[in-house]
Amino acid sequence: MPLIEVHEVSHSRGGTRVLDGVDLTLDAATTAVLAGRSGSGKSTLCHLIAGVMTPTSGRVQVAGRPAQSPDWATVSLLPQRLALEPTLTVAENVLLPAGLRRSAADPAVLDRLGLSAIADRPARDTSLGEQQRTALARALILGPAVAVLDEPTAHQDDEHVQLVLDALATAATTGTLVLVATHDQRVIDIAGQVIRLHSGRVVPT
Ligand SMILES: Nc1ncnc2c1ncn2[C@@H]1O[C@H](COP(=O)(O)OP(=O)(O)OP(=O)(O)O)[C@@H](O)[C@H]1O
Repeated sequence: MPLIEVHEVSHSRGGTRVLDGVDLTLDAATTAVLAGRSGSGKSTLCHLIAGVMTPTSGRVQVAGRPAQSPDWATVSLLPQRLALEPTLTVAENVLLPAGLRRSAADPAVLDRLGLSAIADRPARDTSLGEQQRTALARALILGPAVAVLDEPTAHQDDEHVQLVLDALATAATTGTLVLVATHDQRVIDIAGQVIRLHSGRVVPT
């Protein structure tokens, strides 16, 4: 059973077709990169796979179920705009998916992403890079089948890019399919698979 199955997906936003007949099947726990120019449709495809948007036409399935069934342990999302709860602490934000499911979670990811020292600080009182790593830790906390990460290195310096790359590699080796939308060559260099989008279409390789 494929972990991600995107079948003949087209999607329009504001009357403009931004994805056009996308087919994509990913079936291994690896790091897969979604690359392409700004505006090529990467974030839109991320949102469809994470189930927070429904395609205009076509079908998106994750782990054999419609992507729209919200289950953070099946598919999680690091959105570009992060969507943290600003008054909750860093640790509370990271552990939120576990709390909502009443399931146990291993907080080691806080340490792995350099967040331990600020774990008890409200998210609103942290830097943008720290907030992005908090949202990344939240996406990885349940060890989901699929983690969809939109530009996870966008606000990181070189040292923290390395922490992010290590966290992605750890997630992939522990059974998560990590799908990363990025322009960052350092992420592309560690990818097991690269999918290129151009004007809303997958470029044949
Ligand atoms: N709400 C919207 N209404 C109309 N058009 C939109 C809307 N949101 C996005 N678009 C358009 O959809 C296209 C794809 O956007 P998307 O954010 O998916 O691209 P992207 O590849 O992720 O870009 P970037 O690398 O800059 O984040 C762009 O042309 C964008 O202008």
